Amino acid sequence: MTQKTGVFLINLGTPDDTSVPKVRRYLRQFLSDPRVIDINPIARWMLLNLAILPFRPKQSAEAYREIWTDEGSPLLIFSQNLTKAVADLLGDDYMVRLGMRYQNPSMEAAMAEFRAAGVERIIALPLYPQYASSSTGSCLEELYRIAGADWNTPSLAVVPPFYDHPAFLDCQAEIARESLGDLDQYDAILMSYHGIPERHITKSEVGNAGHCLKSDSCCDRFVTANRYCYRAQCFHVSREIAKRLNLSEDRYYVTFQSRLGRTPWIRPYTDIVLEELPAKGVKKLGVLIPSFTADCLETLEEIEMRGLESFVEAGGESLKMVPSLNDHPKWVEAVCTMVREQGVAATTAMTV
Ligand SMILES: C=CC1=C(C)c2cc3[nH]c(cc4nc(cc5[nH]c(cc1n2)c(C)c5CCC(=O)O)C(CCC(=O)O)=C4C)c(C)c3C=C
Ligand SMILES: [Fe+2]
Ligand SMILES: [Fe+2]
Repeated sequence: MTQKTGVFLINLGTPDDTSVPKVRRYLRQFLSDPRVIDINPIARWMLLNLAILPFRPKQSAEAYREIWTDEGSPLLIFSQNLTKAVADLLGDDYMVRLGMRYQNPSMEAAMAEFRAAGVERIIALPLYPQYASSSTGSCLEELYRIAGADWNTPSLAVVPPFYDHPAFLDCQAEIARESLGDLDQYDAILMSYHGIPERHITKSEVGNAGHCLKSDSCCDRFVTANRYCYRAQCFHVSREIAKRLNLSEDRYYVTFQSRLGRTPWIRPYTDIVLEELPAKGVKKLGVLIPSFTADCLETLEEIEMRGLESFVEAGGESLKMVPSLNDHPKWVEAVCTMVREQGVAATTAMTV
């Protein structure tokens, strides 16, 4: 009997519903992760229980209600649709499952299904283009923990962050072209990425070379020290998308959104730039968000609703947001390509 290969798509996760208790449960699990709030455990417990959880769940639940659909959270629905489409395209040799790092469907449940089906080789694909310890790192830590606890430990192959994979970059550019139409009708294009604290960038530096965030140009090209640098990977994606869209450097901006707390996060900040652009003559803006593979709270509410509002208040006229990759057929194909490549690499590694 031929064994199926497991394909494990992993995403961040979302609350089960928009009630304050469910949003609180989600935020508690998410923000208790030491890779997300990387301070000493006692300080994290105090921050979470005294400053964040008494207030934020109510505010976040209201935001979630703005984007929730009849079927549920957009992040979950798009991730489930992608999983189904990838399963259809890969065919019977593969068993494809979705697992969320926080809440449901949990990574544990998906791994239990692989176990029950006797799947002994799993290709995991964290659905984040760029590496951050708080996203990819956290998913992989959880994956290795679950797999390592099995009596019959499965073989794992991992698709690495795909910020430089042509299938991902071509797909981003094509969806942008489809959605924005003629780029000449925009005064500028903004590429906004989820931010992370600056400290996370310096902690990711390879070999303590004193490179990261030490100069304005530290993220402009790759050297050994910044191989894991989330910000450098975001700039790389932006340059590659711009190349594919024939956008010159003076026609696009790269910014970072969704910051939390008072410590410095990587700059420039999306909300500040959105308020500054109209004064620079940018009235019609196209926006891409290439750190998310599925639309979610941070694209639909933070950018398409609140971002538009503050841009217009500052004198802007229109903001057109490009949808995330979601379950676009080109993205489904790209995911299958990356999975197949990793499968071949893993098989070769096992036979040498
Ligand atoms: C690109 C991937 C992501 C990274 C890196 C990331 C880091 C990060 N996030 C927070 C805090 C919050 N993020 C929240 C929502 C959220 N974050 C991502 C992705 C990344 N986060 C997604 C896809 C979503 C949306 C989830 C959805 O249900 O739609 C939230 C929750 C919402 C809110 O209350 O604002 C928080 C909080 C930190 C602190 C962090 C890195 C340190
Ligand atoms: Fe986040
Ligand atoms: Fe960097």
